Amino acid sequence: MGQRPITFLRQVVALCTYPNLLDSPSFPEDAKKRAKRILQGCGGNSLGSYTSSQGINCIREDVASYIERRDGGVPADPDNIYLTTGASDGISAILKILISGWGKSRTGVMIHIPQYPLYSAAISELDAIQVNYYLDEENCWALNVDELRRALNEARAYCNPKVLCVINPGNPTGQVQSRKCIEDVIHFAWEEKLFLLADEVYQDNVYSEGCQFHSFKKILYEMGPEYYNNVELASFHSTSKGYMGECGYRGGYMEVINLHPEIKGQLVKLLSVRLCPPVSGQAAMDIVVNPPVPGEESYAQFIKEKESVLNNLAKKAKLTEDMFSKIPGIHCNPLQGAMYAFPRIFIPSKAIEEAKAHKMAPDMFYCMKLLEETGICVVPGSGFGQREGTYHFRMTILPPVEKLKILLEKIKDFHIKFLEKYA
Ligand SMILES: Cc1ncc(COP(=O)(O)O)c(C=O)c1O
Repeated sequence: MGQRPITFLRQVVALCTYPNLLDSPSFPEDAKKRAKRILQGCGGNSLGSYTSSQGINCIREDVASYIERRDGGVPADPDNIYLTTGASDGISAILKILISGWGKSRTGVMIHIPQYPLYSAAISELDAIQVNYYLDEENCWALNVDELRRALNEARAYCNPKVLCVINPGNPTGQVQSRKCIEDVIHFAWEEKLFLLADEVYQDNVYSEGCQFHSFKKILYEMGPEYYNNVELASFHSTSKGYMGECGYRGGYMEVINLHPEIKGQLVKLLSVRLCPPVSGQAAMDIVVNPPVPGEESYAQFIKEKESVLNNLAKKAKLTEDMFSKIPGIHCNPLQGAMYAFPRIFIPSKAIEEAKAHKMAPDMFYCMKLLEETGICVVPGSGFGQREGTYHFRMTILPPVEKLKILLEKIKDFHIKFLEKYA
């Protein structure tokens, strides 16, 4: 997608990978200092050995300090931090630990619709029950506690709902939940004794003015001891998104709060089956949580690169939203965060009939036509789930601005012709 990697992150990983470079004058001293510390944390001064299953100690300490800074001083304990192979690995591991029972007592996992398919896939792989609750499209994909309660009450007839998952900022819908929404969700989880899974991999990707990322952990603490001593919470972060976009390193962490010590033991045992997360991914995670600070040699360049990526993403989010709002038969909520647009598309009944004749969901039919006629690949809303009778597609905003403009123009022309053809 043309995004340039963050120099400092690559420098530190390069130094860790090939420590002979520590003598090279081409690398800044602050990168060398980080690399030496990570290498010491590896024990054997090499990225090429296994680490403890929970991850390198000094990196878990850096993650805990990052969380404390992010959350305005709310304490974080390195012992509650687990480094993971991207966020995906942590999400699957926690779900594995939480799922049990048979028949009506089988664990139900609540996930919003539309959802990111990692959740439906993991739930299905673990033979758990997926309990859908719908985000409110008319209200910019907000979470609504009445809808959560409806879903929970209905699900109790056929399973044992124990887990509530929330992705914020959202994939595929790109919304940033308000503080009030998060408080309501935490209160609901506390009342109903649900284990909260907060997928916060897009925490740096907030673009709209008036929107702010609020971590579940911070709000949980601000709601008082009754909540923070009782609500079980796992939250996830990753090197894959944000301004770094380093999804190939497979770095991530999870922080788990209020997990019973015996279950914690089981979690470590489960994680030890995969030995340890990639050590280069752990090093990359360290740079995300421990970047250059004012006064350090690399600070100015780091901030310049970080802001350039984030400002560009904000520009592309606005461009995409503006363009979709001008196309007849397309409605797109504001792109407040994350990396996607999820516009609603009107599909004429003639096209729906033709899709049925081809045994395809109507939005799949639409996306296949778009692919065939323009070469543009977007994902049909049916892949994420959507309210019956509504159709969407998901498109990423990652391409460079000029390319994105061309893609959006092509989608516009295609859509208008599609409406005319099936009118
Ligand atoms: C909401 C969400 N959670 C988790 C992931 C997985 O990220 P990772 O690369 O850290 O495994 C993604 C990837 O797109 C995502 O969008």
